[in-house]
Amino acid sequence: KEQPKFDESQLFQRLQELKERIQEANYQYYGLDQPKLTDAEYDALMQELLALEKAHPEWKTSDSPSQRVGGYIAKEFPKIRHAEPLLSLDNAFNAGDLQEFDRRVRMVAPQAEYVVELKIDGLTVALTYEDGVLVRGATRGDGEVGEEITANARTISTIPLRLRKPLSRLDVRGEGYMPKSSFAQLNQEREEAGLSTFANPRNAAAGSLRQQDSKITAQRRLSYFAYQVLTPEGTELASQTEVLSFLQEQGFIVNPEFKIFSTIEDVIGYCEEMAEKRHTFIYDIDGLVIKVNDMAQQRELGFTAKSPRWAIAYKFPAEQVETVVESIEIRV
Ligand SMILES: NC(=O)c1cc2c(=O)c3cc(F)ccc3oc2nc1N
Repeated sequence: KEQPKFDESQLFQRLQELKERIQEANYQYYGLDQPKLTDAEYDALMQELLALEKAHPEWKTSDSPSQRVGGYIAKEFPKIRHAEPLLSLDNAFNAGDLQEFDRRVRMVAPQAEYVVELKIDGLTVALTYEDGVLVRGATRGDGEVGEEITANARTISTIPLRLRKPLSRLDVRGEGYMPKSSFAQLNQEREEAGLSTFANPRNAAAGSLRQQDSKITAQRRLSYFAYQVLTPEGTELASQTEVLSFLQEQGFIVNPEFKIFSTIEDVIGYCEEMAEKRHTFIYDIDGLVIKVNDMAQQRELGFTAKSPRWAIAYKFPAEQVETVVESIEIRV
């Protein structure tokens, strides 16, 4: 008896459903650490997706979860000019610096409140989406021109390949980083293979993201916290906290430790509290980023040539690492 032939549109429909379910499973698993599917269920969906794309290559799209596994070997990285320059943050090293920052802010925005975010010690990655699909990833470079690392960015499971809404254009900034566990595992593997080890997770993340072979990037278990958008079409966001909610709605992971304060004294208290807690996080942080929350006030404050006047990085004090000085025997 002739097998009933699934008609193409049913198969095509199934393909769309698989892509959505796998993308959602990725978000649950990698982003929220609350997997709803067992590994076996996840693998079955992925196998079905791969089989469907193999049978119908014309249905394979760049936002398909099957495209994450890498396999693109970049010759060298093309240079790419950012839509808007990626500026750097001024640094504050103590309470006095923060009070000075606050004084300058309140000359322009007397009622300012602050959002304080952890300063993830990774590297900035700028992402561009068109019609809701990831089309480009780039490193910061010199702030104006960065390296195009789209294939590598695709391998990071917490970078959505497709937004929840098909916005015609969205530019996102965030920090690519290597969690401490991935870093320890990578260095152990490299040591066993007689390779040089990375000094810290930041260097390991930079090396992994600027890796020519995206298959290797895919094995490095990198992750991404989004923290900024360039004004996306149609959704004027009024504050940094709204930006963070918007990013979460679109499927990005936002670092959950951010807090709002109305006085710099409270900000200073939080900075001191976090300096004590910094080793409890599963990723390296080298300080906090303090931002004026209200977008209109940010625009009033504007920028210097290289930095925003509405944000500052508080850098944790260098830690006194007890160096064991080898006992030196002096023979006289
Ligand atoms: N490493 C970080 O976790 C982090 C970094 C930056 C920036 O570098 C940064 C640079 C700007 F010009 C403006 C805002 C920023 O916000 C930021 N927010 C963060 N959470």
